[in-house]
Amino acid sequence: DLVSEKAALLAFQASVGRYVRWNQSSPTPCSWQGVQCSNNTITELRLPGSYLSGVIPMGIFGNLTNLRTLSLRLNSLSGQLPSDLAVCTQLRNIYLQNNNFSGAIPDSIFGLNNLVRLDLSQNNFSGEISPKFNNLTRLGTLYLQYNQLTGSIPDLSQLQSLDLFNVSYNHLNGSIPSSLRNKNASAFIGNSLCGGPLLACSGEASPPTSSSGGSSGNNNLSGGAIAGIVIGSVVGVLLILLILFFLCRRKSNGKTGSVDTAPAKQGAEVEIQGEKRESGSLNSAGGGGGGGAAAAAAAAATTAATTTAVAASNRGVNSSGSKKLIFFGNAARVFDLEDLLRASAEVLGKGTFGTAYKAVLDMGTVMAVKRLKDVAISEKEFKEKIEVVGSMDHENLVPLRAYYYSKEEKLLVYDFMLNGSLSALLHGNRGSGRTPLNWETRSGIALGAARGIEYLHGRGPKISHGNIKSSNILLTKSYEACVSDFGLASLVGATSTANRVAGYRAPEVTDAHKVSQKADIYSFGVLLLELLTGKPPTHTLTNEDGVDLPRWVQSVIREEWTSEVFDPELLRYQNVEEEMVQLLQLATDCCAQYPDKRPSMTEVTRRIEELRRSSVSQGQDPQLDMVELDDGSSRQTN
Ligand SMILES: Nc1ncnc2c1ncn2[C@@H]1O[C@H](COP(=O)(O)OP(=O)(O)OP(=O)(O)O)[C@@H](O)[C@H]1O
Repeated sequence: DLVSEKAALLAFQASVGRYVRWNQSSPTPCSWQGVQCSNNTITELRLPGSYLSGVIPMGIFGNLTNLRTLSLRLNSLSGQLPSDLAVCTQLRNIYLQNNNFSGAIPDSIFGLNNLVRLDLSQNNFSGEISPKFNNLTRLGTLYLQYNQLTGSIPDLSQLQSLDLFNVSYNHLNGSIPSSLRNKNASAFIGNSLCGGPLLACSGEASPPTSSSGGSSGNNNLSGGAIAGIVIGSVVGVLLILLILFFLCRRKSNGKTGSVDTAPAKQGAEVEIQGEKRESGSLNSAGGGGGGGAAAAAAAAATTAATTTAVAASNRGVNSSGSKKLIFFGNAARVFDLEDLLRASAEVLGKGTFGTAYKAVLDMGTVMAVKRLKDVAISEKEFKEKIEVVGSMDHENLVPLRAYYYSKEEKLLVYDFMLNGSLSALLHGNRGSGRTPLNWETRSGIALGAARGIEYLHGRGPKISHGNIKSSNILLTKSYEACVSDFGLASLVGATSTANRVAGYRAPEVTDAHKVSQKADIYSFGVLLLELLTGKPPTHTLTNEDGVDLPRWVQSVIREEWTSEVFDPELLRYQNVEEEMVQLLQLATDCCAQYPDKRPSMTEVTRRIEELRRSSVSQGQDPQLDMVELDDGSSRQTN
């Protein structure tokens, strides 16, 4: 009944939903955000991207027995899925993608025989894919990609309605069962699988030749026949080899090389050798010297929004004589340089360190690729430094997945952040119908960015970012802030770093090449002011003399016009003014003229956490409401 359902939701809020605004005193939970009722019972719980974190305890789902849709995607939920999910037998849709759930996919799922859509992708589920999935006979969507699943894929022939299926980027092996062989290769890549849309398994004839040609009768051949076949085959192979040998000799006297894709090496490294590509999409063939990729990329840069290929110099053969895209971390998440070169690309912008592109790979994966300019250090030094950058792993840092190094071309491959930069979010399209950024979102971004920088600073007393600004704070699908461009300052020459935007630079930084943690904190203070005022620090503001943002804020505060400082968009939320003033105080502390007076990043994070906690406990600032569509995607309303 509704009373026990309400109690279950409150227990859920207490354990994993610190930022969920449910008013305990309202008589019914049916009006709560994300909760839907039908016939006086809860049928839907949808809290996508709601900052849920931690482990869901037992006893919650056990009381939500009439749930038909459960969507907790895009959160930070962890631990095992509680087994009392088994009682929610009415469930049609489960969307738990983009969390940190771990452990085996629990057996409790396999009793939910009304399930139509199950999305567990982008978690840390491990163990094998159970053949018990066959119990879910109504299943139309099964998404398990980007987990840690092992073993082989069971035959899922009972799933007659299965339409959307994906198990890519796990640790699966073996042969793709016949019931799934009609799916696309993209459903299976990033594993060690074979058969079906992938390469044939060893020992298995490839599909066209395997057609049931042999007679089912007596297969025994006489010794003479066998000897004849063996001798015939050997002679045939020798003949083919001889022809190939002569062909090769003729070719090597000529000019073209053949396409030769070397097999993957050491798990994560993919090598590509040779000069030529089969795809016509790479328009880099012409032009002497410095590389088609550079030419193509430059063309892309000049034709701004046009789509072209991201191209690395195909003449840029590195010292080991081959081309490598070198991956960090999880070796399974591999695409190769060839895929990257074939990708369609769009220029995102030109920055201090080079040009950034959005690259859409054939398999649909989207990555951000940065072409570095002015790399002023040796290959050895570059590799050492980039390894350090690649080893940084925090939820508030934009992950660097791979890099490519050749003499002419240095590429960095990052996850693509769907919601772009904070700079674009704050300053783009104002007044023309964009959704205003509310307090909850802004303070959440401040906290995420602070945590990312705190992590960097915690890696060593000498490690700093060196280029904190709003275009380097990128936002995920759920508006989580991730810091980008960390570690790049040490790779490029002083001329590049000197071009940095002055608005964020601490007063003591006269040599833009010299970075420090205290200077980062100053820049972060400017970033907080930007969030609070809505004004870009490079802007000449309201004043004609081009005073910088910290000084402008100081002067307004001195005149006791504090509320004039805030972005008018924020003034709609009067009940959080106290917290806004606290954040303003923190921002001005960070912008202290003397480095020693500035707080540490750990203190900054603590103070933002505290002030957010108090605004959340008042439970007043309305969060962006997410309207979830049936396919599990969402759009925002305000
Ligand atoms: N991983 C990414 N995902 C999505 N967009 C990105 C990504 N990396 C960069 N961008 C976008 O590309 C644009 C250019 O980025 P880039 O980092 O090259 O320059 P910048 O941030 O403007 O300057 P700087 O190089 O000084 O940091 C940015 O405005 C950002 O919005």
